[in-house]
Amino acid sequence: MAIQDTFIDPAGFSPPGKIRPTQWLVSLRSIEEVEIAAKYPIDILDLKEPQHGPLAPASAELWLAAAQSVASLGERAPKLSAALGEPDEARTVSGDLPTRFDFAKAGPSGCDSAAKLVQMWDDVRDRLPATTELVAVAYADHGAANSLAPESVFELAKQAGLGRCLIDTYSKNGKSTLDHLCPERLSAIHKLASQLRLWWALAGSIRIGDVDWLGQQNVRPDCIGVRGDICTEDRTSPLCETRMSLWSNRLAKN
Ligand SMILES: O=C[C@H](O)COP(=O)(O)O
Repeated sequence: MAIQDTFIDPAGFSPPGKIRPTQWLVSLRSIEEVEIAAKYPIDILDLKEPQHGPLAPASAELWLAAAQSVASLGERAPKLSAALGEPDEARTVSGDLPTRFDFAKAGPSGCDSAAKLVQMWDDVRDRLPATTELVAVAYADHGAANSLAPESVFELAKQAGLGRCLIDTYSKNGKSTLDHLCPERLSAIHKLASQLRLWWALAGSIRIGDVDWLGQQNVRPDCIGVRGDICTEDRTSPLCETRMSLWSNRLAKN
């Protein structure tokens, strides 16, 4: 899958017409997993605790250990991201995030109006380290989360000065983002992100076989986020290195 439009890249905006590969985000829950993941060409290591919810935070101790581990990799260090939980928890824990983290994301559940969502983003941004970029999260099953539809989240993110959005699922019940959002809608969201010059990531029970299908549907996210599909069983089970190699080979072809 090649990105041929003009998008933001991690360092800023790509020049028009530049083709670049889809980035790969992997969610991790322990320092052992961070060390395994460091062997693969992962763009973003995302710390979260899958047992406690879709975007539950890892412990502050793990944040610190991951920051130290990634710093030791020098120039080949991937970016670091942290899930902060849903709004109340995100407001509480965001002040503890080490400055080494490039990105943080807060779940929007319960933010059923533009005012509530923007207020939550403002509160969290006020507490995060100045160098950590807040990523707007939209849930594909937003009705279950009592939050706004992805299109509204993307528009509001742009207005609020956020440059990145991630779509995930609130319910981790086997239904993927692709079950909740039809191809036409995902393609329209891709176009919207392009028009707004937003970097966007697609997550939510995405399987490796979905990568080809997405390209065929003209859905070309800047980044694909995975957890369940690189585990031995469900998303709370250990990492499966065979599956990580499959993903890494598949994304290398993009
Ligand atoms: O941010 C990405 C998520 O952790 C994806 O998790 P999942 O593939 O298990 O839905």
